[in-house]
Parts: sequence; structure tokens; C-alpha cells
Amino acid sequence: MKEINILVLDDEKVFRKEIKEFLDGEGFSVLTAERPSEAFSILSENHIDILILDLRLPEMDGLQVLTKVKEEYPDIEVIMITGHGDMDAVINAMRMGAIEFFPKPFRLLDMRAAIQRTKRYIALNEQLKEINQTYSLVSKDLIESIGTEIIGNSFGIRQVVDLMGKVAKTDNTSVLITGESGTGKELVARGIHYLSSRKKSYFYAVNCSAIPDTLFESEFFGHKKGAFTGANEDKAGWFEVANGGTLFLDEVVEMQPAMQSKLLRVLEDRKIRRIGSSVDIPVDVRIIAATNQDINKLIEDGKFRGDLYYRLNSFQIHIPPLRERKEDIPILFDYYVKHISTRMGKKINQVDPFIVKAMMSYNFPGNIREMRNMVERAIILSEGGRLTMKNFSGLIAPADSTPTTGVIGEEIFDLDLIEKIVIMKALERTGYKKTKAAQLLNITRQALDRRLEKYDINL
Ligand SMILES: Nc1ncnc2c1ncn2[C@@H]1O[C@H](COP(=O)(O)OP(=O)(O)OP(=O)(O)O)[C@@H](O)[C@H]1O
Repeated sequence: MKEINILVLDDEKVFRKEIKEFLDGEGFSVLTAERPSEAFSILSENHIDILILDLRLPEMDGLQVLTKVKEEYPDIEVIMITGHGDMDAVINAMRMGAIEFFPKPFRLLDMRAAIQRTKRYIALNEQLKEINQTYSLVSKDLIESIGTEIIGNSFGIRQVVDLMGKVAKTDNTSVLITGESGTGKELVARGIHYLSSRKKSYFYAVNCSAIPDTLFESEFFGHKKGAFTGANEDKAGWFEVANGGTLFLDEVVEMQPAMQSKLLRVLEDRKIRRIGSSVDIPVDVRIIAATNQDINKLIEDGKFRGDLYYRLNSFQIHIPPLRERKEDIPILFDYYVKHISTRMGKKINQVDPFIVKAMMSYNFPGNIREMRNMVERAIILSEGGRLTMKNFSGLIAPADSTPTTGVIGEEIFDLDLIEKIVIMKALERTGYKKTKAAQLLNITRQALDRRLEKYDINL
């Protein structure tokens, strides 16, 4: 742990001397100040981790000093020293972010224990900050808005984040985000919204595959009371709700052809009309659409309108699958282990290096979502602070972690291991559809289930 620098601000000379001698003797580096002005000049020139602050001071009181310190040096932890009967001030100080308080007189040993606690807290905070800064490609503000970080270091993901920032500078340009399931399409869409001038209005996400055909039109455009049976009152549609903001259309290719035409018209005219109404309502919405399907093929097959595609595709962002940016795998793994274990309050201090090795040769059909779920499950299963291959049942141990029996060099002779590898390959090829995988393996579905159980492969 790094050295801790302490500043003591107290107008009592004897107290300053006594506490400095004691804390120096405990190995801390200690500076002292008699008045707030002196303390602020020390703070401006030195790195201080902990401020021990008396409540009653000349020039300004301790609470005012606390407010100023928290504003100007938010990372400094403050331990308040109070007199007896200052309970209101203590409550205020704690509310304003003081970490501990001590009524005078107190035992120096108790102060040492409080500093040790604060030291551990500072170390934990720095660790968290490190996690947050490591390979996060977006700013702290954006992380707060979109609710998570965008982690990675590959050319592919850097390019995605770069395009996200560029298109966010435009106001109306429609965006089409393509990429397999779990690659982060919604995350990128949120990023565009919160980086853009529309960030103060709604980001409204709609999963087009989840809306029954009969409800599509009223959900998007709203309706007037009495427009159809069940329309008991006037209702705004999503275009109106998201007015001024961004409408994210996930799985856009699932829209019925009639709705596709209506969406195209809105994109062209920038106005909508509620069902049953004759009044046009202007809408100012950026559309971000996403799909994990081959949209060109759907156009060829007549399932998606080419003209709508060209309209949506003013700007395209393709997110490559995780298997095509393998250098992100160790980074994401590291991030999720730290992040999830901290969230669960479960300490992981030993990680089997074969896990990342196995992940590097795994295809991740479910991309980052699959990685996150895999790590979460493994941390739940882990025991004694150790993360081992046993906790990752879907992963095949790399050849050099398997027992020497059954393996010579690159060649595998262990029948069970061969069977497991072939089953995993068949599952990967068929997008983890068990019935199709069983057909490919030329066995029955029940036989596949038995083998999945035997090899402890959980899907
Ligand atoms: N680069 C990344 N860094 C950190 N987390 C990520 C990254 N990309 C995706 N995720 C996480 O992976 C999960 C899946 O992301 P998201 O829902 O955006 O994917 P999607 O492509 O929209 O999936 P689907 O096509 O199934 O809707 C989310 O929890 C998201 O936070």
C-alpha cells in the first residue's frame, strides 16, 4: 500500500504537536496547520490523503472548511474532531462526507485505528478507480449516463467508439448498427444519444420483435380515444414520447412490411398522425436502428424494404463479434472478474491462467453478454477465492492443461475429450440450437442431452 499523507488542522498547539509525534511514529507522513488559510496553502502544494479537522477554528468553522475541501479536493478523506455537545455539527459533517468523527478528548490508539480504516477505504477506492479507468474507452460522465463502460483495446472496438462520437455530433442523421447478438449494439446506441445534443430528452428503446403486429401502429403513432375497440383514451405513441430525443429500434428487420412503409414516411416527412386523428404532429426524433441479421439478404428475399434500408443506413456502425477481436478477451475477462466480484462482495484472489487461454480458443457465439454471464456464474460457483476451469463448464480446457494421458503433442487420443470437443463444435456451428446440433452429430436429441450432462456442459 502507498504512503499516506495526513494534514492536521487544529488551532491547539499542544494537540497538533502530540498527534504529529504519535502519527510520525506510526510511519505516516504528517503536516500540521493552525488556521484554514495555512491549511489551504498546504493543500495547494502537497498531495494529502487524509485531513484531520477540528470543528472550532479561527477564520472559518470546520464545516465550512469541510465543504470547501470536498468541492476542491473530493478525493481527500476527512476525519472530524469535535467538542462535546456538537452533535448537530457531527451529523452535518457526516452528511457532507466526513468519514469519521472523534469527540475530544480521544485516545490516540483509536485515531490510529480510524486512520487504518480510512487507509483501507482509500486503497479500495483507488482499486475501483483503476478498474474503471482500465481500458474504458468512454468518459466518466458517459459511463454514468449509459450505466456501464465500453471496454476494449482492439482496433475494431476503438473504431466503433470513434464512429459513435462522430455521428453523435450530427443531430438528425439516422444510424444503423449491425452486429451479432450481445456485441453491444444497444450500448453504442445509448452512447450516441448521451453524447449528442439530444441527451436531455428521452432515449427510448423498442424491441421490434417483441411487439404483436396488431399493436405496432398504435404503439408507434398513438391513437385517439374511440379510434378502435379498447382505445378508451387518447394515447401518445413512441414517436411523441421520444420527441426531441432518440428512438432505438432494435431488431428493426422484424417490422412488418406495412409498418416499414409507415416508418419510411415518418423519416421523410418528419411528422406523424395518431390513429383516428386528422391532425399532423411534427416529430423531431433521431432513429437508431439495429439488427443482428444479414439485412442485404433480407432485402434480396423481399423481406425488408430497400428504400427504408437506404434511409436508415445514412451512417452504419458495424460491431465486430468478440471472436474477431480476441485481444479484447483478456481485458474483458479481467474487467468482469473485478467488477462482478466487487459487486457481489466475493473476493477472488487466484485465477487459473488456463481460463483465459481456453477463452481465447472459444468462439463466444453470445459475444460479450455470454462472457459476462459466464464470469458471473463462475464467480457464484467459486470457492475459497479461487476461480478455476471447473467453474467454467462451457469452456474446453486447452490442450496443455489437460492430463498428459490421452494427449501427445497436438494430437488428442482421449475419446471423451474428442467427443466433448466435437459436441462443442457442433453447438457452435448451429448457434447453440440443440436439436440442430444433434442432427449434425447424427445422434438423437436425448443422446445429446445425456452427453451434455455427462460433460457438465450447461447452455
Ligand atoms: N465493449 C463492451 N464493454 C463492456 N460491456 C459491454 C461491451 N459491449 C457489450 N457489453 C455488455 O454486453 C451486454 C450486451 O450488450 P447489448 O445489449 O448492448 O448487446 P446487443 O448487441 O444490443 O444485443 P442484442 O442483439 O441481443 O439485443 C450488456 O450487458 C453490455 O453492457
